[in-house]
Amino acid sequence: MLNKINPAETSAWKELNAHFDDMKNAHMKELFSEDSERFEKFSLKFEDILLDYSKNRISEKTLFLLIDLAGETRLKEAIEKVFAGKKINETEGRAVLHTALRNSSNEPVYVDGEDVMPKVRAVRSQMKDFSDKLLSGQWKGCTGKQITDVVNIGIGGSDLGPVMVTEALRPYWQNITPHFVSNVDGSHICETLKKIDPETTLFIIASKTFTTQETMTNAHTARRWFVDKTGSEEAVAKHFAAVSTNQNEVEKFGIDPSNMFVFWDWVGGRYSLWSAIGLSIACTIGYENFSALLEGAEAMDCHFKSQPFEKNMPVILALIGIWYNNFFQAETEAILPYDQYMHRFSAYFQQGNMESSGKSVDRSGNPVDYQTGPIVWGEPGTNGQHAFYQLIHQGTKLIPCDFIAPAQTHNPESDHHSKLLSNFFAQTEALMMGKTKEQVRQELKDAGKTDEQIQSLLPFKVFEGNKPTNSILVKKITPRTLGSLIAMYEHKIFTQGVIWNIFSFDQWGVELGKQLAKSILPELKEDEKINSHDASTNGLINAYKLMR
Ligand SMILES: O=P(O)(O)OC[C@H]1O[C@@](O)(CO)[C@@H](O)[C@@H]1O
Repeated sequence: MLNKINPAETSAWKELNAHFDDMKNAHMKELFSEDSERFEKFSLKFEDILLDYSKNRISEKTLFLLIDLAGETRLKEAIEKVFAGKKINETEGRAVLHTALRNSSNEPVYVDGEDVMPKVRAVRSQMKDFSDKLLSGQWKGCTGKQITDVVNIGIGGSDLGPVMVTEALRPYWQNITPHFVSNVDGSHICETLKKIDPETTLFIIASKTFTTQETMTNAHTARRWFVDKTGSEEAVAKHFAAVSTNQNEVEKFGIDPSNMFVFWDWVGGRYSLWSAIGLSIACTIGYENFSALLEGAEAMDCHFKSQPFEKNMPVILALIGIWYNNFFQAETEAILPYDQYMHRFSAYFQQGNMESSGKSVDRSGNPVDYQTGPIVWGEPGTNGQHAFYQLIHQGTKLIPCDFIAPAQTHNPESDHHSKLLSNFFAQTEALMMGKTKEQVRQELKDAGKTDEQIQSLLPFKVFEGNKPTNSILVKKITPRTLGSLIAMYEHKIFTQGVIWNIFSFDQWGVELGKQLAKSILPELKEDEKINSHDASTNGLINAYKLMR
């Protein structure tokens, strides 16, 4: 469905290779001194979000060639196809329509000739009705008490999105406390069950397939715990809901069909928080705020569809990422939110990026001969400054960083916010400007160091600078702005996948480990030594048997 164009064979790519030789030694300090309009030229505004991409190792020619690359790899056509519901997820034969989940227009969206919007709207109203009843106290548990806690049991895209959004929007929590259980390590569910009262807890089993080993194991543990505590099988209907595409497995688990929220196979797991997978979000912040999250994402969808590439935030971020990944050979990218509430934002986009772009075969089935998805990582600022910024400033790796910060805090009584922002601004300046030998020498002299001391210390205190960053300044992290930010990064991932000529919406790479785990599980229960694997795996399993 999508064109199968090898990006490395485009003329833009070849020109970018030549252009890289001109740019690789250019220092951003010079680029800024040569052009007093650099900030104005290399920044974009979208509603309450400002993207400053001027602290990058790019010139106007760089951008011109990158935009050419987007043109030659038919990005515009790909954008039209994905929004039109074409089955661009070819290896699974599916459309990719998480955008339909936030479509508030009356425009139809067709999948296999059927307008899916009536079903999308029906689930939205089911979610609204359910979350309203829970938050108003109208929904009572088996002993007539109001629900005070919701436990979402899910993993991957059925966990990371709800966790990230409920944490980022903590100031919007109402009278229900969310808990998230994902790991099959029994400690995760056990520690959660210690915190909750079965009579006032609702469990949401969130799983697109409803077959994921971790989720089903935890779901059965929660169900057993609940029935043991309440002595009532019937009460399950009041305390368990399910979110899935797999109605049969939900009914087999014993969840009341009226407490089942469906979504569809054209919603990828790592793009599903906008669907009923977001039920735990709606139950925590209220449906009105969940709806604002959808609206923010939809606004970014319209921006992505309509803006020319040079004014298109997701496209600009995607192209700059390709410039470092494929021409500077940077292997990782950091997302650094200067906002404690956003502490799970980077983790969320680890799955988004690495499960979408961690591919080494192109859309024609041939091994790629260029780099695809980067490793994405990050922690909130300012904590990262005390953990890994040393390497970003003075290490041997080039690590492009996205700095994100809200101008307004939700906690105005704390003047910590201005200190947080001063670091947000200072770090990108320091990374770009660095510190020269002359500056270091003068500083050490002013500190009374002898010439000999200066000479010995100097090499260790110089900062070469020229470390690229994007600065994303948001007026305030609200449901709307968060929705736009998430959609912006989703479309960045889509854009990069189109240009890298890979399939971004399947995830065959997660299957092998699961298959092997299934074959090893029964071996762990036997006492005798095993020799059915390689020497290392045999050795480890047999050693485990002696240790347990
Ligand atoms: O929602 P589910 O079907 O339980 O899948 C959970 C996660 O497992 C995967 O690794 C796919 O198997 C992720 O893509 C997905 O988000």
